[in-house]
Amino acid sequence: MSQISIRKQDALDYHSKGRPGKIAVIPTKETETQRDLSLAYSPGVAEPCLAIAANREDVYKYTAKGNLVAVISNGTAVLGLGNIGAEASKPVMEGKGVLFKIFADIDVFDIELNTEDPEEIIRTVKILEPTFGGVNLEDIKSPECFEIEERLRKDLNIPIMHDDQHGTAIISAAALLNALEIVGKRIEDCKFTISGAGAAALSCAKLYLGLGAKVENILMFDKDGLVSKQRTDLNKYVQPFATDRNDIHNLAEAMVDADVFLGLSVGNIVSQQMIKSMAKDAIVFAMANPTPEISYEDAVAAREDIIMATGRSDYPNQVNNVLGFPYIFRGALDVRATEIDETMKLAAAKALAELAKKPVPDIVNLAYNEKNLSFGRTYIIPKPVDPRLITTVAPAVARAAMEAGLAQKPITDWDAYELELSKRLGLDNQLMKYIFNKAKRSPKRVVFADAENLKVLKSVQQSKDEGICVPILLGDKNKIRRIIQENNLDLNEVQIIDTRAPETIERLKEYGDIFFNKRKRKGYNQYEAHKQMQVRSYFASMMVETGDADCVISGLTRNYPDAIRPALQIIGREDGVKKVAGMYILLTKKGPVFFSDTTVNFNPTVEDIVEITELTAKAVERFNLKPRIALLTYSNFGTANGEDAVKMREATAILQKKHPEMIVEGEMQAHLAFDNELIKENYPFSKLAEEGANTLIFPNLSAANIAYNLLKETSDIEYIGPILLGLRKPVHVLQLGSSVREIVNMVAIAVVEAQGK
Ligand SMILES: NC(=O)C1=CN([C@@H]2O[C@H](COP(=O)(O)OP(=O)(O)OC[C@H]3O[C@@H](n4cnc5c(N)ncnc54)[C@H](OP(=O)(O)O)[C@@H]3O)[C@@H](O)[C@H]2O)C=CC1
Ligand SMILES: CC(=O)C(=O)O
Ligand SMILES: [Mg+2]
Repeated sequence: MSQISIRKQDALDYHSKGRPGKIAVIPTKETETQRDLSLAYSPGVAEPCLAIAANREDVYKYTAKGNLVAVISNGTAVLGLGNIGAEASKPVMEGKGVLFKIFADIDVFDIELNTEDPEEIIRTVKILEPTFGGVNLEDIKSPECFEIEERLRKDLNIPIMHDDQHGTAIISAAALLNALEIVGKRIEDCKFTISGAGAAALSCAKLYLGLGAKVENILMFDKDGLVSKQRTDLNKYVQPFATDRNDIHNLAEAMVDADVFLGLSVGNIVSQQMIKSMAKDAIVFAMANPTPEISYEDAVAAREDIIMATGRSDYPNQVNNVLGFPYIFRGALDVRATEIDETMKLAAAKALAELAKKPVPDIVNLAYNEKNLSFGRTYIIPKPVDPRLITTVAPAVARAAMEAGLAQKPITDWDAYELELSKRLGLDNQLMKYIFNKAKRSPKRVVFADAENLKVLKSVQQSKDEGICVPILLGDKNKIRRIIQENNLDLNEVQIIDTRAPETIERLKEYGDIFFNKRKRKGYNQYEAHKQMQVRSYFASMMVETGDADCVISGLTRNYPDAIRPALQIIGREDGVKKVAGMYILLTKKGPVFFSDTTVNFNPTVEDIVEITELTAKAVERFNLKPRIALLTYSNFGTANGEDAVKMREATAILQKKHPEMIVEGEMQAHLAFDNELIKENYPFSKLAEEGANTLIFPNLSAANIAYNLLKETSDIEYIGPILLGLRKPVHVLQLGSSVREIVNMVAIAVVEAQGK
């Protein structure tokens, strides 16, 4: 189980750093020239305006409407925090925008309305209809939310859904059906105790009735206690759930012998005793956010036969509407559905329930630090990071909309639709997800050679929070402790080693002896060898060499060749490797691109290029990717005969002969390497004709260094590196100016490498 502790200050900093908030608007068309601007705005913009005026449907053709959802709240029932106002709900609504985008590539404007008057909300949303392809109502309290949604559904011609009602009902129904299957109970026979009688609880209860639950088997509670026929304060939405039982006076009594507990109210209102009093194989969904009705730990400690779920991401069985809304809207928008009806919701629930029974992809196991997630008590519903959700749930919803006659733009080619959906997820951040997840699975001891630096210590904090490493800090203890304290870092438990302190003398002597043995005929006398060990980068490498640590992060430096000397002298190269090399990963929208050699060899020979390519290919494979390699220069397959052109041509020939299975091509220009259509047309024999390159080998250090620096400085592509290739054990030297995020990325890379050693 992965547990990430979130500190209050971290959450505040996350939202305030850089550009405040979590979202921005990005233009999707070119806007560079005077002509571009004349097209984007006046006079060119008049043309699509006139086209839409003549045919209103063309708004989908010429504007962003078809992929734009309004997330609308008035802040009256924000998570389980209650009525905290429109402004205070904005972080949640922006967050929802982020989830819509990353899970389903849907754009969102979040809209927070300063009113509690349903009529005002209804009128406002109605007049917003021209802007949006869909509307997600969020965190609007009951009972007002029911009428607002009902009226808008009737009046609007675009899909609308109050997610706290239906999203929650859909996800929890899927989880419930699976949980019941596991314990072998029929929904018709189950006794339900429900805490909460608001938007989420009522909608869930209604859907369960549709699935076969009996209303006489439901006991529901609101703030004032049991929802019973004796009460006169119940609104028309709650009344159908009022019980005529008069032997129940409180939640504790209602929990006795209940088969299912559903919590959609507030945190910490259920005791372990109550859980113990439930029927055999109790199903407990404590879904209040962020604090559940009973904590996961307390509930599972109360009894072994429980199936326990919460709305949180840090425990098994996250029953949260994030599993639904991105894909429900994706499917609805893609067929231009006029509404989201009951059949579409049921289709989503069924698709989710079925997906949980299928074998779980590795990336999901890795994300949760699990070896073998499989359908069962702690896995009743798919995980939100499951990349199959979009290709499973969205088509199911789209199909249901078509069958219900609600689709204005039916899908005809389902294979093409699935492909389009998986492309939407983007490839740029998948690699880092994979690397972090892999690192988390088996965290390694990372020694930070320059720990007296705030940026490094912040990276240590983040790496520790992510659970990717066990840090060891080298430096002056007092200085490090002071920085930790001044910056409120939670690193007091982390081991600090001061290479100059008396308590390190023994170890220095031991390391000095080893080093002297290695270098006594290579220019070091005994005194110098021992003295050298006080230098932290040497000490750090020796820790890894002796097995006292697994990898080194050192630097921040400009002089790379000097900085890797300790590693070369102490750890040395892998067997059979003559040259080490450095690689950068650029995380582009088309996927990761690997650059090599970017840091070590000034002017490699043909043999060096062959070796650099082999090392790079191995490194790319370690990230579970098939390297598709281009050897770059200014010439394409013999069009020029300068020194570099010939060098890269010869290296390609050697590599192709030596490794017939390797996808390696050259010599070629950089633009050609990415354009497989152009290759296919002009050089159909090439191994890159089917798919362009993802790994670029440069003819010399100047070219490589200039290329990645230009890209770094002129685009906002994230990069990772330099990753040192060819050493027996992982040592990485940071570049001057590396950010905290870049350092943390390097830590993850180092840990993954150490796992393979
Ligand atoms: N996991 C998930 O995906 C989701 C979780 N939720 C969670 O569900 C909860 C409710 O949300 P929502 O339905 O939108 O909000 P509402 O404001 O519509 O409903 C809240 C309900 O909880 C009741 N309640 C409050 N305090 C207590 C208490 N001490 N005992 C019993 N009932 C109580 C309220 O009673 P009264 O009617 O008397 O005021 C009301 O019926 C929140 O914690 C929210 O985070 C919501 C949606 C999705
Ligand atoms: C998840 C959600 O929508 C809520 O807690 O309100
Ligand atoms: Mg909500």
